[in-house]
Amino acid sequence: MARIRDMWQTWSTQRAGRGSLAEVLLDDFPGVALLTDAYGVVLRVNPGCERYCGSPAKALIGRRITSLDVDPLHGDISHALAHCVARRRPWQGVLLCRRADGRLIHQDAVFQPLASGSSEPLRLLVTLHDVTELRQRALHDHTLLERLQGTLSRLPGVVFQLRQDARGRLDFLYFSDGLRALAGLSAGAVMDRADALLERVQGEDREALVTSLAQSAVSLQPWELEFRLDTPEGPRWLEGRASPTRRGDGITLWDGLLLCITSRKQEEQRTQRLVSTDMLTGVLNRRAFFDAGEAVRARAARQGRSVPLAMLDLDHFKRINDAHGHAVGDLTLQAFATTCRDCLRPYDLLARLGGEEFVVMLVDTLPEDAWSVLDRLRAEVEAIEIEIADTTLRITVSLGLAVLPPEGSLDLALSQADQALYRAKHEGRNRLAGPTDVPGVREGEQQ
Ligand SMILES: Nc1nc2c(ncn2[C@@H]2O[C@H](COP(=O)(O)OP(=O)(O)OP(=O)(O)O)[C@@H](O)[C@H]2O)c(=O)[nH]1
Repeated sequence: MARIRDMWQTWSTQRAGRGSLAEVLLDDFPGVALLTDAYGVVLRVNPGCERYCGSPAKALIGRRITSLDVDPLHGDISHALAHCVARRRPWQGVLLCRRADGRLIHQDAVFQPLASGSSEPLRLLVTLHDVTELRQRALHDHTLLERLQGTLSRLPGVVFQLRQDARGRLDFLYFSDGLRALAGLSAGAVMDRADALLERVQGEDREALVTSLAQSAVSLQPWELEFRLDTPEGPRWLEGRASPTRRGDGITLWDGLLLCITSRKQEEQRTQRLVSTDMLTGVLNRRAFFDAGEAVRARAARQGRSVPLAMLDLDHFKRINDAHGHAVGDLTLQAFATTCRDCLRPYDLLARLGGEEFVVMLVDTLPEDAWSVLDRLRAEVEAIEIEIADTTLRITVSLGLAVLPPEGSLDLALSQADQALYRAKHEGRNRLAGPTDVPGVREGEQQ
């Protein structure tokens, strides 16, 4: 308490003879400060004011402060004065002023009415801070930012920043324009809740997305993924690429780009279909069968399951060609393939290995069930009627069944199926022959 009293005494002694509190504040103020009456006539200025105005203090005393304004009559200083006098409340704003040397500067200004008794006249303490340079820099930054935003909005994709906190929670900090056009979602909605976007990523792709981001966060390797997103306009393929950085506080940030690659994907899929499809019948071709068949074999091997497969060969097909011409032969092959396809489940493999020879791989089917599936197929083929000119053409097929065991090879199983097919042909055609030594698979009675 004694210490505060000492300080007060020291300050009062120093202040003594230096005028009112406002005047002392004015002198001590490190920037530009002026004291005016209620009409804006300058009563006193501080030393900083001379530097700012470029003219001696005495040149300002007695002049109206509005003379500093580029528009002395109707400029902001007039408004500030009127505001302070009418409302007895401070005014703050940026003024455009002219220095004595003619240079224009922007001033961050505060007009503070000084509390006075009813007998004392109103005075205003005006403090000014030159913000010309700051403003120029801000304008420059603003121009740069606008240019950058223009460039970002013209990019063929959406730029984003994604953050993962130390507990693994994801949130988007930034999206450039175009997210709505790309994903049918507003940037605001996704920045509020990252799940709004993640929930739209299709099933298995979502798992891949979460896993790949987690791997990128651990390894700090770039993140890259192609994934499908449900949008109001239907599913779209997006490609995401981003570079991760780790901050000191454990937060991982990705700066990246999302691109729509739907048309590229469709083109790829079309090309893939072309190279994997038999042009005449639309079923898989030989190469695609071996690729897909190998994948089915590997999956079944992991699950310890056997896969039944069969070779199919149209009976006496040469006769059709010879009797009715190659075009009718082609038509017959197409009708046969369509019937087979309709008889099988969508995920069973059906391929044309060449000529009138086909192969079927029954995915997720027990060997003991294969016989009835294939014999039904045989019967459906027998029921095909192909109308040509004034005749109705009928066909039959012979089938050779084999079972690919979990550790077996696809080639070996195919050659066993081929041998069974040979037997079916020799035993009279329009029949199914199969192994006699595999438990659960018995040659059944046919026809
Ligand atoms: N129309 C048509 N015929 C084809 C095509 N590919 C192969 N062929 C014909 O299919 C016939 C197959 O004849 P073969 O191998 O003797 O067999 P098959 O006449 O069916 O006799 P089996 O198999 O013993 O019942 C040949 O005449 C080939 O020219 C094709 O894409 N279109």
